[in-house]
Amino acid sequence: MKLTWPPAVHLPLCLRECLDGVVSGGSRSGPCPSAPHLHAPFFQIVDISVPRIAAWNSDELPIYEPGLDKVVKACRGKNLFFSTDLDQGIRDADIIFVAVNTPTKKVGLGAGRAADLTYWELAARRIALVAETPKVVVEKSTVPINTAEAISAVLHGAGKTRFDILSNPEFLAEGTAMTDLDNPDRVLIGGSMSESGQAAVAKLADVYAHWVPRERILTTNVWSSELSKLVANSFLAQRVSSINAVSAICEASGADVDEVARAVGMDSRIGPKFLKASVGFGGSCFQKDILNLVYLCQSMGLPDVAEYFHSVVTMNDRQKERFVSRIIHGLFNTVTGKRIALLGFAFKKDTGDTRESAAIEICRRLIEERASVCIYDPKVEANQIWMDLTAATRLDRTEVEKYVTLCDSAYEAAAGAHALAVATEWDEFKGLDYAKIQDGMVKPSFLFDGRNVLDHGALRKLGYIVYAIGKPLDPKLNTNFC
Ligand SMILES: NC(=O)C1=CN([C@@H]2O[C@H](COP(=O)(O)OP(=O)(O)OC[C@H]3O[C@@H](n4cnc5c(N)ncnc54)[C@H](O)[C@@H]3O)[C@@H](O)[C@H]2O)C=CC1
Ligand SMILES: O=C(O)[C@H]1O[C@H](OP(=O)(O)OP(=O)(O)OC[C@H]2O[C@@H](n3ccc(=O)[nH]c3=O)[C@H](O)[C@@H]2O)[C@H](O)[C@@H](O)[C@@H]1O
Repeated sequence: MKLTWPPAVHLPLCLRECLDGVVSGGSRSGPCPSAPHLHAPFFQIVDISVPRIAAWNSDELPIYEPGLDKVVKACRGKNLFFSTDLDQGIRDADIIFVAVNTPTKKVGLGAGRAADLTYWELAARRIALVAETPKVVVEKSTVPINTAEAISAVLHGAGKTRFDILSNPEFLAEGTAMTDLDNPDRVLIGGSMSESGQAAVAKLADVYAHWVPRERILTTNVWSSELSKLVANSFLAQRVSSINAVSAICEASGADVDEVARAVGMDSRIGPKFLKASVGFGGSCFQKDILNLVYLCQSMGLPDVAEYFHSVVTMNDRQKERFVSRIIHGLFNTVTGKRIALLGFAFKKDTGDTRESAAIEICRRLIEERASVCIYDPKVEANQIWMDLTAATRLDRTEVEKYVTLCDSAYEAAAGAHALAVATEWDEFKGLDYAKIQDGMVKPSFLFDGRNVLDHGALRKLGYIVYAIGKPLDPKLNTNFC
């Protein structure tokens, strides 16, 4: 069997199959190109992006994800292939995973909220044009409810064969993608109740059953599956916004957010995960998917439900602004000309992804205040940072460079700084020599821990004035702001 079209980050789903060397239960196993005598499943990743495919075929993979490198190297050229030949990939496949990007619409109807399904429709039209034999087409991208129906209309309207459309949302998180895929809480498959729809559901379930226990493979109707993905991300983001809202109460009251999270999370009905207060959630999906849900609610005449979910994004925006305000007011109400070392730029640790990273907004605000920002991140590419900051500030690169310097280490970023600000919880920040760093800083030296990952007591003993999210305020910190 040949599976086509998962995007970069979903790749391990298929790879796991390759590693196990399992022949999946597909109706048409294909001969493996490198070993035609083997009727084993093989996986063709096809993408319109020539540079991305070139990177997948090189030693420098286009994304950083712990463990992914090893798996790609073990399987590439054996039963895993990367290509820009979309048509061949479509023709040969039994099951086609479509996992193209579905960003928030920038213009037109629903701009700023609705999902942009342009890439999905283009992919579907290509499949319809090229496919000559029946295909199972799997929605891997996160899409609004009813997308399967629309895609079915496109495929059957323009195509010359039968298509069964399934919803199979992806729940992995970046940074832990490999373990999430190895051991998912559940796999969700939504399909039509027709005979061929149910056969398609069974076919895909058989693929997963090679490594996922059957009781964790959940089948539903298509709409429930599509909606569940948006709801799951909204609930997760809601927990982060809830604990961040609590962090503001803690700072105003003297309570400690980590203590509160622990006490609350020990209630088995609430649970301990996703209760880490932070500078605000980022990533390509939380905000996009909530806004998508908000748009759906508005379109369905449910404005109060829309408003309820939208408050999760509003709270997240406020948390980022609150952090920046703490820096500005802490540094005696001005950061103009002051050097701030920003530790971390990725939206979370163990990824080089910066999409919607809180660091971008923090930098934008600091640039607005004419601070000098020195950024260090162990995995984010310099070009990515320049692209993010020029887009966020709407300044050209030369203007941004007046305020921003990119550094090769935390020590370089911190040299001569008035303040350190931790935006990403990279493990290496816990092991830095903060005494040495402080020696080279302007006094008093400030540290703003946007992730609560450092030992604040030890830092205070070294002489830092420390602000940490949702922790009792340092009496030496200027809090003179509304
Ligand atoms: N990144 C993640 O961790 C997760 C992403 N998702 C969902 O998966 C989808 C993809 O997300 P990412 O991989 O992050 O996006 P991405 O933007 O990194 O990758 C999408 C890929 O699709 C390719 N593409 C676009 N149009 C195409 C077409 N017509 N034919 C062939 N290839 C085409 C692009 O060149 C790009 O390489 C989104 O809907 C997202 O919400 C879901 C769960 C996790
Ligand atoms: O649809 C998606 O793209 C994915 O979105 C999230 O995964 P991801 O965005 O990769 O990473 P998360 O671990 O969820 O973190 C998201 C953001 O929330 C922040 N966060 C998370 C947890 C927490 O307790 N506190 C907190 O601030 C993280 O630092 C990060 O900025 C979901 O966790 C995945 O299940 C989902 O598949």
